[in-house]
Amino acid sequence: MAARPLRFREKAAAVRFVLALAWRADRRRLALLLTTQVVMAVGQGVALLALRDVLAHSAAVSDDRGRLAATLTGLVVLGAVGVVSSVTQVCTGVWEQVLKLKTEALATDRVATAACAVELAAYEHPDFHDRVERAVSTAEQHTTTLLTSGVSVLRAITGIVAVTVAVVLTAWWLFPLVLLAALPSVRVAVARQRRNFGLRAELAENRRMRRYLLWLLTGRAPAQEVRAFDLAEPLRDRLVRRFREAVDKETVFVRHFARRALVARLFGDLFVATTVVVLLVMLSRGWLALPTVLAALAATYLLSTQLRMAMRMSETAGGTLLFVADLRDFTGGPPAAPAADPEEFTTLSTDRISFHYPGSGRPALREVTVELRAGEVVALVGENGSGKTTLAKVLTGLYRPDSGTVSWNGEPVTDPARLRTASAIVFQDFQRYKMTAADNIGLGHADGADDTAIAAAAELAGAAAVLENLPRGYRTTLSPELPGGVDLSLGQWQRVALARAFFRDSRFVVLDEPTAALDARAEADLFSRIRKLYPGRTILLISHRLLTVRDADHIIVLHDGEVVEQGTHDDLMAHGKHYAELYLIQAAAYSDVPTYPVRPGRVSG
Ligand SMILES: Nc1ncnc2c1ncn2[C@@H]1O[C@H](COP(=O)(O)OP(=O)(O)OP(=O)(O)O)[C@@H](O)[C@H]1O
Repeated sequence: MAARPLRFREKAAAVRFVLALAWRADRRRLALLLTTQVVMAVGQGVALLALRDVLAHSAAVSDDRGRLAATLTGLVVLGAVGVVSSVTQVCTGVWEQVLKLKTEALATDRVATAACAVELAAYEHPDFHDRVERAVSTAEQHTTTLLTSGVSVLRAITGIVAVTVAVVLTAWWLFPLVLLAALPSVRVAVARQRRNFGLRAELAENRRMRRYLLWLLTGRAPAQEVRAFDLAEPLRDRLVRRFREAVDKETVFVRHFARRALVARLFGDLFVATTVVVLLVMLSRGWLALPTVLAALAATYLLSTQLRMAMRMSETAGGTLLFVADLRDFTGGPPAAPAADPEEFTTLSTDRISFHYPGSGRPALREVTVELRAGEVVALVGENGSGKTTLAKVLTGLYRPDSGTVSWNGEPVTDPARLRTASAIVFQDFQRYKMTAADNIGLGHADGADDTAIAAAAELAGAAAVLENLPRGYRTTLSPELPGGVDLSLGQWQRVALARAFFRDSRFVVLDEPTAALDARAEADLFSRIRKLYPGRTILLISHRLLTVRDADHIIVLHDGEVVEQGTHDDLMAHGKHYAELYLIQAAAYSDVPTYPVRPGRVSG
């Protein structure tokens, strides 16, 4: 977010953005709302002139009956204006409320669309998280605040214009006086707005951390660890400290501007009081007639109230402009391309790709060159942190390499979305959606969920028996936090994640530690049937359990971000280096024969 105040052009663009959103959300109510603001404001000016004329007329009529009739007519006119204004206010209140809700829904949808169109790597930047958080809260609050305060500003401004016309027709010289009375408050409002921009940006990280700490203290997922490790106290301490920091800064800000606003207000009131005294003096000297003085007093009151309201509302609107401009920027990127149909491939390869995570000095992948052929089961092995998951994410289009190319059938891929469409991936830290079992399996499928296909995918993943026996079968919500919801064991969840990958008809399937939580029988079953389960598809299997990947067509060994070996199990065992060492360490654990070390010293490449 820009720390500087916005230029006029940027402010206008932000206002246009909100108006366009509201227009798209509900054009009929927006039009009604804007029109009534203008009509009501004009009505005020008309009522003022009517008041002056009624007073003048009743003063001019000599007999009592005539004076009474004129006064009554005036009162009826004013009463009618009052009734129409009350009814209109109630109606506009309803229109405004509905329009706000619809605009908020549309703005939030824009944020979600924009966030999902951003590449995964953006999530590694703290700035991006700040932007998303700001965009979400702007969509929820500031957009509608700008809309409602903008409507009030419009009403106040048209009111000022209407009353000014009435003033000019009554006592024109009052206008500059009232304007001067408002000037100090305008200056304070502008200064406050500017400082507010800076303060929000300063406190963005603080707010994000507070939300995170609060989630740790109240969320279901962290609840068990917070209790097991007695973390409540230290976490609460941190939360309190963060709050104190925010409250201190906000208090300094509020106090400083309250003082300045008070001085400005007293100055303005003094000016208005002086104007009133001048009017009374003019009346006593006979320079002005009583009706004119009364109308002028009413106009002074109305004008200064309208000016104050315009100022307050434009301060509120102004305070939101920077956020809205930021939101406009966030949602203004090119729309995500519609998902193309998955394409067939014969080879998926990388040529000397390197990748490093933002903020990390060490590359996670270095000059990696691999080739996967259609229909193969390829295993990716290596120690923790060797780059397996990162390589899988590059191959599935979730990350763009810093250098080197990923090729599809030998042709370099420029749009990673093409890779994403063709892939299904079961992550190590897969998602557990707080939705029904059917949704957890079929949600990602463009054609929508087909019950038979969902059941078939669950069957293949070994999840069918568990899911069928849930209270509402596949319609059971998988979250005990929701009514009627239940939880699954970690292994059962993993089967659901596998079913999700089965359901997605992709040519390329990545299974990242797919059996970490499965029991021995389920694991052995998955690996022995993997080719049957994914017929004709290419599978990249990441696993630390080397005994289970020995049947893979091709094994790629990563070490510290580099490919150090590749080949079949037999090739690599014969090579007797990195893979063989890791394999024999594990094999030894299941055997009485001490087979490790293969040879003295460390091997690589
Ligand atoms: N989001 C991230 N930001 C910064 N560095 C990261 C991030 N994710 C991974 N890394 C680093 O990149 C390197 C490769 O990580 P990666 O997750 O690809 O390893 P891995 O081989 O899959 O490990 P494991 O076997 O533990 O799953 C590691 O050094 C890791 O610390």
